[in-house]
This record gives sequence, C-alpha cells and structure tokens, in this order.
Amino acid sequence: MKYPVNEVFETIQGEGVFTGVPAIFVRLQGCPVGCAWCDTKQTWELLPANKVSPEQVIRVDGSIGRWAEHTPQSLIAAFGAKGFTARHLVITGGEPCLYDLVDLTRALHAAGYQTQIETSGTFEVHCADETWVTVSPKINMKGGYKVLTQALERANEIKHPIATEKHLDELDALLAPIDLSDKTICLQPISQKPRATALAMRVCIARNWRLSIQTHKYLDID
Ligand SMILES: C[S@@+](CC[C@H](N)C(=O)[O-])C[C@H]1O[C@@H](n2cnc3c(N)ncnc32)[C@H](O)[C@@H]1O
Ligand SMILES: Nc1nc2[nH]cc(C(=O)O)c2c(=O)[nH]1
Ligand code: SF4
Ligand SMILES: [Mg+2]
Repeated sequence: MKYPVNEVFETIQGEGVFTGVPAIFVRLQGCPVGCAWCDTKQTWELLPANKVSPEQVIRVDGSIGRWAEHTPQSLIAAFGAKGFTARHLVITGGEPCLYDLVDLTRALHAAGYQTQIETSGTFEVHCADETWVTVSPKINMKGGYKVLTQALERANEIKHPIATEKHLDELDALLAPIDLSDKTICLQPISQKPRATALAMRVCIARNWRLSIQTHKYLDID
C-alpha cells in the first residue's frame, strides 16, 4: 500500500507516555477535522499540485504541505539510508487513520521497530495488534467529525488537549461509557498557554492522570 507522507524526521518524542524516547516520525498528509488551534495545518490538504518525489520528504521541512507517496519498504530503506538509529516509530499527521495502517505497522514491526499512532479518534483505527495507539479526541471541531467508540476502545493512551474547564467536561462525557482500566490518560495544555498548563496540572494531581507538555516546543526542536 502507498501512503501520502508530508515529512519524516528523527527526534525525541515530545508528548504523552513515550515523552523522552528517541523516535522516527512519519507524518501523513491529509486531515478534515479542522481544529482551530492545530499546530500542523499544513497537513490538512492533499493537493495534487504539492506532490513531490519520495526523497523530498525525508529529513526536510514539511511546513509547506508538500507530500510524496511512500510504501512501507521505501520508508524503511530511507531510515537506513539516513542512518536513523531510533527504534520507536511514530505515525502522525495530519490524520493518519484516514488510511489503513495495517500494512505499514506490520512491516515496521517485522523490521524491528516499535510503533505508535497519534490519532484524533474520528476514523477507525486499523493497525498491528502491537501498535501503541494514542487517541487525542477532538470534540465539536469545524469539520464536524465525531469521535468513534472503536478508536476510544482501541486506545492505549488518551491524550486530551485542554485549555478550559469546558474541555474537561467534554472529555468526562465522552469517556463515561468507556472502560478505562487499561488506558493511561494524559492532559495536554493547548499551545503552552500558562492558564491551560495550570488547569491541566491541577486536574492531573486531583485525578492521578499524567501531564503531557509538548516538550519539543519548549526545546525548539522538531
Ligand atoms: C498534530 S496532531 C496529528 C495527529 C492527529 N490528527 C491528532 O490530532 O491526534 C498531533 C498531536 O498534537 C496535538 N496538538 C495539535 N495542536 C496542538 C496545540 N496547539 N496544542 C497542544 N496540542 C496540540 C493533537 O491533539 C495531537 O495529540
Ligand atoms: N518531538 C515531537 N514530538 C511529537 N509528538 C507528537 C507530535 C506530532 O506532531 O504528532 C510530535 C512532534 O511533531 N514532535
Ligand atoms: S485532528 Fe489533528 S491534524 Fe487534524 S486538525 Fe486536529 S490536531 Fe490538526
Ligand atoms: Mg507536532
């Protein structure tokens, strides 16, 4: 299967349960969800005019929305050619679950990588059984998509972006029918806002949840 790839880079996972772990990021192009505060808006449109050759998305700045088709094999070959050493592989976007990720995640596991998906939960998650799935549920966004029970139930980690009490109330309502016993819940302040961070810290302490700050933003790395 071919996937539209916006950028591939090696860095430190900055968010969630795997914060601090060296990781290769594969960012897929395309997302219809429309979060007003999205930090990767260049990935929303899959414009034919922005299609480039496969080598033009490896370790280059993806900020102008270019994309190239890659297969699992061409990606794994590119990691080797660039001398990437991380064994943790994060598939993000855009919205990666627009695409069936079974092929990609299985090929990555067969090549010795541990995989993680970052998804909004608005499309069904199709991936290898071993993949760590982080769902960052998007409620009432412009695109009008709803979070799916399939995605919430598949999640290993629920990482909720939060700025106000309203976001917390929305999360509580969404999670009420879900069995959370095998899931880690993280709150992630939106855009490093001090009030959002203070709220997230307060709630995490009260509920024994985890704080996820976007450490790469503080470090000014990819
Ligand atoms: C850019 S999204 C891509 C993956 C997928 N579309 C999703 O939303 O989970 C990656 C992560 O960044 C988070 N995120 C995006 N913009 C953010 C912002 N301004 N502040 C905090 N988190 C943000 C998302 O909630 C998600 O957890
Ligand atoms: N360092 C780093 N960690 C991240 N964790 C999730 C990211 C994302 O954009 O999905 C991201 C990212 O873009 N960079
Ligand atoms: S779902 Fe993810 S990529 Fe899409 S707009 Fe929201 S934060 Fe951005
Ligand atoms: Mg990011």
